Amino acid sequence: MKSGTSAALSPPADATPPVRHPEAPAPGEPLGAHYGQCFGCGGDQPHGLHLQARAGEGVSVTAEFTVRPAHQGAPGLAHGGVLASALDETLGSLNWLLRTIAVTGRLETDFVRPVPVGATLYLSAEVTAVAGRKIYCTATGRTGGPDGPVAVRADALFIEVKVEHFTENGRPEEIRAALDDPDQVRRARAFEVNP
Ligand SMILES: CCCCC/C=C\C/C=C\C/C=C\C/C=C\CCCC(=O)SCCNC(=O)CCNC(=O)[C@H](O)C(C)(C)COP(=O)(O)OP(=O)(O)OC[C@H]1O[C@@H](n2cnc3c(N)ncnc32)[C@H](O)[C@@H]1OP(=O)(O)O
Repeated sequence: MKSGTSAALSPPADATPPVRHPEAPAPGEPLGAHYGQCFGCGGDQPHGLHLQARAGEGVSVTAEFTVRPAHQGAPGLAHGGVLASALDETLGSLNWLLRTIAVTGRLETDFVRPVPVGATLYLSAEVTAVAGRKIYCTATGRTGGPDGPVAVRADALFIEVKVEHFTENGRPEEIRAALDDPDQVRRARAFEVNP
């Protein structure tokens, strides 16, 4: 069964096409990290994937992630959970283009081909539909180049949340540090609708 075939990932009849925010970064522009300590994209996170995403056309992004020895499951091969994280992070970066804060509610992943250590995964993702707080999106990861064979793919449902989702649920130490960091506050504002 292909990913995204479950009813939860089928947009309802009243879903609409996604709308690129007028102030979204231009196609080709790097999106940067949403949080320096993020496992997916953070530059200050030594154990992270250091995934770098760029805005695409419409509500789409591309990203690259190179598999390092720390990401192994089987000898010489990427761990599936790490690959799912790379897909999740790429899908999460679509929020920059909607300027909506949203978290993953559901992520369905197909592992199509093994991905060796040293390989670069060329990721691309797009939002397919929006229904209220629900954001439907899809992603692929290819090896060998942006047009190489698909190694992994995922479909996901992101749910829009308020900033309180983080401030009320995150560990107070990290929340305090984030609120005290002007750069972090600016990045969080970049997600707000009608700031
Ligand atoms: C200055 C300090 C600021 C700090 C913030 C800093 C930066 C902020 C910027 C960006 C950060 C944003 C995100 C992080 C980015 C990237 C990382 C990659 C993405 C992730 O890794 S993120 C982590 C993993 N993620 C979670 O940690 C979520 C845990 N979870 C929950 O927190 C709740 O579960 C929640 C909020 C998801 C929903 O809860 P809720 O109470 O708000 O809403 P509710 O349940 O009513 O759902 C509403 C409608 O969605 C449908 N729905 C919900 N869940 C569904 C599911 N699983 N399957 C199918 N449908 C589902 C319902 O069926 C209903 O549908 P309907 O409206 O039709 O009835």
